[in-house]
Amino acid sequence: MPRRLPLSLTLAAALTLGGGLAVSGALFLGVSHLEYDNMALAFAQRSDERVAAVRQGVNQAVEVLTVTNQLFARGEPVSREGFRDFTAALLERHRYIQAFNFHRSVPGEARAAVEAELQRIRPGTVFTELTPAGLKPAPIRVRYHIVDFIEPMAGNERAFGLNITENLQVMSALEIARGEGRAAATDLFQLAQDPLHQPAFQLIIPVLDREGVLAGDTSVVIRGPELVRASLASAGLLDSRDIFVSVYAGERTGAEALLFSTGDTRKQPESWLTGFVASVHTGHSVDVLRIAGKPWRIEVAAAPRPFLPDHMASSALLVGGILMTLMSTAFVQASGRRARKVQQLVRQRTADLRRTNRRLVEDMAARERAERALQQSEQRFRQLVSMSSDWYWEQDRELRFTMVTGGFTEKAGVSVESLLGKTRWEYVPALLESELGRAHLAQVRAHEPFANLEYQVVDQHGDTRWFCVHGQPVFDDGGALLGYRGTGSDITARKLTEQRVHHVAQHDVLTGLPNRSLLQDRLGQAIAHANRSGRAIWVMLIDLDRFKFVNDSMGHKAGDVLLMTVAARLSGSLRDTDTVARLSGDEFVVILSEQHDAPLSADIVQRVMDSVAQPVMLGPKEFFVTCSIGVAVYPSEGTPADSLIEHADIAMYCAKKLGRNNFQFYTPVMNEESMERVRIESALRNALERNEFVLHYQPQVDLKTGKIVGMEALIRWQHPEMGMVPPIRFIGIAEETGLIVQIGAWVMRTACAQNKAWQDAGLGKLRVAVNLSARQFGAPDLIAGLESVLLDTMLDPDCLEIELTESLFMSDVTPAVELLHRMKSLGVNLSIDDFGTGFSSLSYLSRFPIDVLKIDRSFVADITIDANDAAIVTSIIGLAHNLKLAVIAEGVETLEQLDYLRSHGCDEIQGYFFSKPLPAGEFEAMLREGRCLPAPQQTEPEADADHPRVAAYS
Ligand SMILES: Nc1nc2c(ncn2[C@@H]2O[C@@H]3COP(=O)(O)O[C@H]4[C@@H](O)[C@H](n5cnc6c(=O)[nH]c(N)nc65)O[C@@H]4COP(=O)(O)O[C@H]3[C@H]2O)c(=O)[nH]1
Repeated sequence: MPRRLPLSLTLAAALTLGGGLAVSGALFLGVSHLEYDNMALAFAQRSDERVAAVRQGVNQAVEVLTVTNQLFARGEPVSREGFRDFTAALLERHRYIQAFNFHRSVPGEARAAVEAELQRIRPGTVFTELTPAGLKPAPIRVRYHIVDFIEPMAGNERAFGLNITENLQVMSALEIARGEGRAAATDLFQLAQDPLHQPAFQLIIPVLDREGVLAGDTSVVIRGPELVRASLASAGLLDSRDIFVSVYAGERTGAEALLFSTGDTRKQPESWLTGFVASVHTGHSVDVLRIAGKPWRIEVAAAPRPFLPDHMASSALLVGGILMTLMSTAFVQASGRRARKVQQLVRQRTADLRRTNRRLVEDMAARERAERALQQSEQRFRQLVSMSSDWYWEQDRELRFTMVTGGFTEKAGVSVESLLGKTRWEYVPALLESELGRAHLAQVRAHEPFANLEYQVVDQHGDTRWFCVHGQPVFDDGGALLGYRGTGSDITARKLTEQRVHHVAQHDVLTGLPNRSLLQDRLGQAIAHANRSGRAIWVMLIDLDRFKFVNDSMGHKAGDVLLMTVAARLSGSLRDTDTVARLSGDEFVVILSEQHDAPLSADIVQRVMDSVAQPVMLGPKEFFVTCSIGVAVYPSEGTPADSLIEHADIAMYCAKKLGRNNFQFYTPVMNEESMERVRIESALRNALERNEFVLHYQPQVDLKTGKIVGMEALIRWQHPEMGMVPPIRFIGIAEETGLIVQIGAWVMRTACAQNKAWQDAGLGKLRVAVNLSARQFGAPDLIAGLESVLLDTMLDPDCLEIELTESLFMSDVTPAVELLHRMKSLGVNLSIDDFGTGFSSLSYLSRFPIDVLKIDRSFVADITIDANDAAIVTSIIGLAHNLKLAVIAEGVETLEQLDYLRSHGCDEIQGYFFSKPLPAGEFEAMLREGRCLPAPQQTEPEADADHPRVAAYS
């Protein structure tokens, strides 16, 4: 970590700054030094020039004096005019010369002569001397040294004749000049005649005569400042403003010695400021010249000038260096900062990395734990999946299988390879043909979960299987679908069970035909199809004739065989597209749909009837079964779709009424009959209370005596609106509704009471026969009711005959036998009604306590024209008698029938031939009338002595 300095300067930046400044400063100093050297050199040159110029000026003055001296030193007389001319040119050239002098050495004795001579030149001239009090005539001296020649005279008149022997400066200089043989200078003096009072000096060169005796001297009086000025000016050095020159007469400075100065040349003490910024004297030189033996101090000083012009290079270097330094410092600082930031960032990142690393380590550990847990979970899952009946699958985002595990091949019978890479509907194309499959497709396209999707597949053995699958969509963190995964199971077994259950629920267990529930579905479909196609459908309701008889007489198993046989025949006689259903009991329904190539016709119905009418082997016996068929057509007027079966039932009912083995198409009229049936049913419920029933009695006549021996009580219903309703119209309904039990009880009680009344009235000990319906026979209080009636009416039980049909006791023999014995124990007679119409085992006749067989009128009807019927009747009579039973034939309408029966040993007859059923009053009247059969025309057969009733007849 770099050290930090104040102001946030990095060490590198500080070093850069310090180093840069130091280098810049060093360079600056070095270059400055060079600059100073240059300046000093330049200054020295310029100083030397000025010193040389002064020296040159002085030398010229000396030279002028020397020339002038030589004028006198030749020893030849010098005229004053010649001197004037000679000096005039020089004065003109050297204007700093105040005067040219010739000092003549004059012995004291020659004073007067010389004065006289001088006075000629200038009157009044005497020898003078300069005293503190001014110019005075010279006192008497041994020798005088006077100004003899002086040019120019003008302005210098007072010096003319001046004695200078007392002027020590001049005399001293003269001595030096004489001693050194060259010009000598005096010290400075104040020039009296100069109005400016400039300092001046004299140059003196002695003039010796031929003998070498001092004859005098020549001198020039020089105005010092002007000499210097003229010297510098002639060298062109006077106008320089940047350099000052001061000339002192003497070695020392001071105002009294100052001859000339162009400016202050005194050296100032230097400071860094003056030195670097505004140097006052960047150059200063002092030269001491020997001017005619006298020292002159010449100081040259450069004028103060700004620092920069002379130090451009160093300054530029300094500024550049500083700038470079600053820039470098800034760069280094910036780099340092950046480096710091980078370092900070690196530290931060490093710390982050460490944290991340720690987290990673923790995550790794957690992940390892999670992975272990996951592996364990997966292991458990795999074990679970392998143990369960399910398999696990995954699909990609294209919904193609990427994985199927869990023993799929073993469980599903389908190889995994055949599934991978395919979508579900690619594998099972039929899926999209179903509503469920399309719904599933919509679900997965909407990325929704799905469950319990069931579909069929064909496994690798070609068997059909059922799968049930559940699926969940899988999304990534961004919510994009990654695919699906889920489970599946083989539900074939369940499906088969369901199908079986469904089949059972919709099919008749016995025949395998559709039951009422499925029939409704099929009918709905057929109606929908008819509505769409405009083609008709027929609904046939098929009811087996006399099935009840078969069932009752031959047992349920025979009945079942019959039903199965009929079912197979019905199915076999129709197309596969037609529906055959078992509605209930012996009722079947057929739905025929018209095809475009096969219009429906009555031939189909006839074909169905014919197929049913084939003989059936029931055990060892062959049985002929017929059926009655009602047909309802859709569409047809008056037949709404939901009434088809009902209308077919009505039509079947009509067919039944028409004599069975028949078919009828429904017509609205039939419906009216059906409606009437409904009316009857509702009215029947109140008939007893309203006392609307009456009994008619049909006499039963003994064929031997021709006398009435009994009567059958036959119920009549006197309805206030419908009028007299025959039993054929309501007994069946009363049986169906159970009302027959109450009605039968009323009949029993009324018939017994009536019989007792007639007996009490002396009309004979008649026997009254009362029909007992199957419902009554099965009623729990049957015996008690009979006892109660007999007790209440006090009728002799022997005078009561109970008519039973074969079907009552043929179905379940044991309880029937017991019940019959209990009835018989009451003392009543038991008769089997409609004997011969059923198909029961005759063996029961020996086991049952039966008294009478009643031959059904259907056999009697054709007894004289149909040999079969006649044979049956004869057989029944023979059978009865063999079993010691009496036999009575009903429905005897003609004398021929009567005769036949009588001739074949029938005991009694009942029928219109003798009398129709009569109201009680009419019957009583007939009794009272004593009406009998006409006498027999042939020999009667012998009576059976073993049977009392038969014996009695005989
Ligand atoms: N063609 C023709 N018919 C003849 C002749 N002689 C008698 N009959 C009719 O034959 C039926 C005899 O009664 P069933 O066979 O027991 O048949 C009866 C019986 O099964 C039932 N029935 C009548 N009354 C009762 C009743 O009180 N209780 C029960 N359970 N059934 C009854 O109604 C059926 C019909 O009774 P009915 O209409 O009264 O009809 C009676 C009677 O009028 C004849 O010479 N020719």
